[in-house]
Amino acid sequence: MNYRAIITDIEGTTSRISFVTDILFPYAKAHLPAFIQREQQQPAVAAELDAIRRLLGQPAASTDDCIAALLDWIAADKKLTPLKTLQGMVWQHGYQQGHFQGHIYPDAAAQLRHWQQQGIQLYVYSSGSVQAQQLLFQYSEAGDLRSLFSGYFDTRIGAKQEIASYAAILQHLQLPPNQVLFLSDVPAELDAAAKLGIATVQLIREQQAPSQHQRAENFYQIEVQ
Ligand SMILES: CSCCC(=O)C(=O)COP(=O)(O)O
Ligand SMILES: [Mg+2]
Repeated sequence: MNYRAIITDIEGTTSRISFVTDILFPYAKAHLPAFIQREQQQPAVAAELDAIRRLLGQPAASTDDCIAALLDWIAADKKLTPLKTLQGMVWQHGYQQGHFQGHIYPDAAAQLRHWQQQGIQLYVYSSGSVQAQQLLFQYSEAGDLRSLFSGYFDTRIGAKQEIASYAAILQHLQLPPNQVLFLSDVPAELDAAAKLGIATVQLIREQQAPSQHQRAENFYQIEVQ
């Protein structure tokens, strides 16, 4: 149980689900349409609009069609890379203007600091884009926590319920699976990691349904040594 690396999920694990569902998602819903209309010629935004057209199977979809698809996907909490990428761009403004701060449970902030001091490498794996992850930790209620992390993974490496995503992360980490611990509140994500031999702990912060994975109500209950 001497882990060399810990990978953590965000929503429901380091951070309250309602911060994402009640603050971030409504902010994106309110601001994405105008952001896309304004910035659609910007190469980074244009590339995501093309990715949306590919996902829709509609190469000629208008900007309005793409916006309508994005709003549907927000409502359905789809973890699609173009949506997540564009949400991250919009949230940047919200954080920078002080409209909100990233929620992090105090136990998560304290233990992540402690584990880093113990020499454990810390990584984030979230469906939110890497930009969104970095913003949440930069503008967190506990201050700028970005220096805690050695790396960030998002849906570009694969979906969180796919075994192949964890294989690709292990490849990046260059570590055997039994030296890596993955923290998440979602059993299907933990199942995928565990199939490769990665150690798992399920966070039961709120109403999450328990699974066969080892469980913790907060980060203080997680044993790493
Ligand atoms: C990175 S903050 C935004 C969270 C988000 O968009 C999301 O979909 C949460 O997914 P997670 O994999 O962290 O549960
Ligand atoms: Mg989660």
